Amino acid sequence: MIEVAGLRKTYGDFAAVVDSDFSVGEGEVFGIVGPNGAGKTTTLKILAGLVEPTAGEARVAGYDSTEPAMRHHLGFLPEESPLYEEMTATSYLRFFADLYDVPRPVANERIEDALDRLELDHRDRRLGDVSKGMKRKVAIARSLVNDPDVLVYDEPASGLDPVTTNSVLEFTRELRAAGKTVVFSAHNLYHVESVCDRVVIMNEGRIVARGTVDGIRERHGETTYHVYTDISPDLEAIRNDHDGSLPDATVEAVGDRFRTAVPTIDAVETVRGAAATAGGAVVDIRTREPSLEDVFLELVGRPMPGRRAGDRMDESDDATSTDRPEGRE
Ligand SMILES: Nc1ncnc2c1ncn2[C@@H]1O[C@H](COP(=O)(O)OP(=O)(O)OP(=O)(O)O)[C@@H](O)[C@H]1O
Repeated sequence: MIEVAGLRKTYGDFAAVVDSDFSVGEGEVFGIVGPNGAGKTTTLKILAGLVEPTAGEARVAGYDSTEPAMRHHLGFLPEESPLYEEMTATSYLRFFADLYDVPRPVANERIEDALDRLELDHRDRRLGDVSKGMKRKVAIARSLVNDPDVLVYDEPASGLDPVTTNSVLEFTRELRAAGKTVVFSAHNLYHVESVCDRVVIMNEGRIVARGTVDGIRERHGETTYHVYTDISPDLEAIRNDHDGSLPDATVEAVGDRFRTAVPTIDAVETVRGAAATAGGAVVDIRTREPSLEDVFLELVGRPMPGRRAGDRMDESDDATSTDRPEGRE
């Protein structure tokens, strides 16, 4: 449904998108993730026919994205979507349906259906007086008035509260169930994780990783082993014993135990030996899969927006959901 090949967009000397290639199949939800300035909006605007590529091509529903006929198949949600504040949600959406020459009865049904599915209240309130979340939902409903095959959404859930975010993400799943193709951008991998079939991670105009979220995590992240002991293993002594060859390991006190994080099974055994030598023992071993935050940090070289390096969403002082007992993977 979407084919992007050799896509490039430059502004003077500056390249906003560099040699981008990807394709999105019918009924697929595809995420474009990356930090500020990565080139997400530029890519989406090219798909929507609002920006002309400097090189390469983007095909949407069989049309080159620069062909006006493509727009009949496309619904676009811009990052900022100012609405006509004096109109109500219903009158605003009817107005757009008229622009697309959608017959009134069809438009009314479509609009009601979209607003129901988006759980939009206050349909007859002036848009200037409704919440940010409602405005975003009206803008999403607007993208559907022409019943497009392809939806291109720029940061659909950005700045929304968790309940509204969930409702928007759930709606995206419904669009897929209805056979629509959806491409959306997000700063935040957590937004795409639960919804997207595949994602690309962009950084400085380039795609730096692609695939399913799990696939990306497997390819670009590394498993860490957490070895819990009843004494603190002396890492310096271990390193000296092994010619300094023990890979990076850190020890942290966790309650009355000590957690040594190491990257390999061999290193787990080294820690086990060190604990035994010191008269202690290993009491638990857990594997910790890389979080998406880890992968993002690794690929992009900085934490996801709003997070600080070293913050962990998924790790507390003790075993966590991603911290799995050995042998149960
Ligand atoms: N019209 C323009 N003229 C010059 N530079 C531009 C133009 N549009 C975008 N850029 C630059 O291209 C780069 C990519 O911008 P883009 O908006 O595509 O990034 P983004 O990934 O969507 O970022 P954000 O998450 O902040 O929206 C940025 O450095 C931006 O300043």
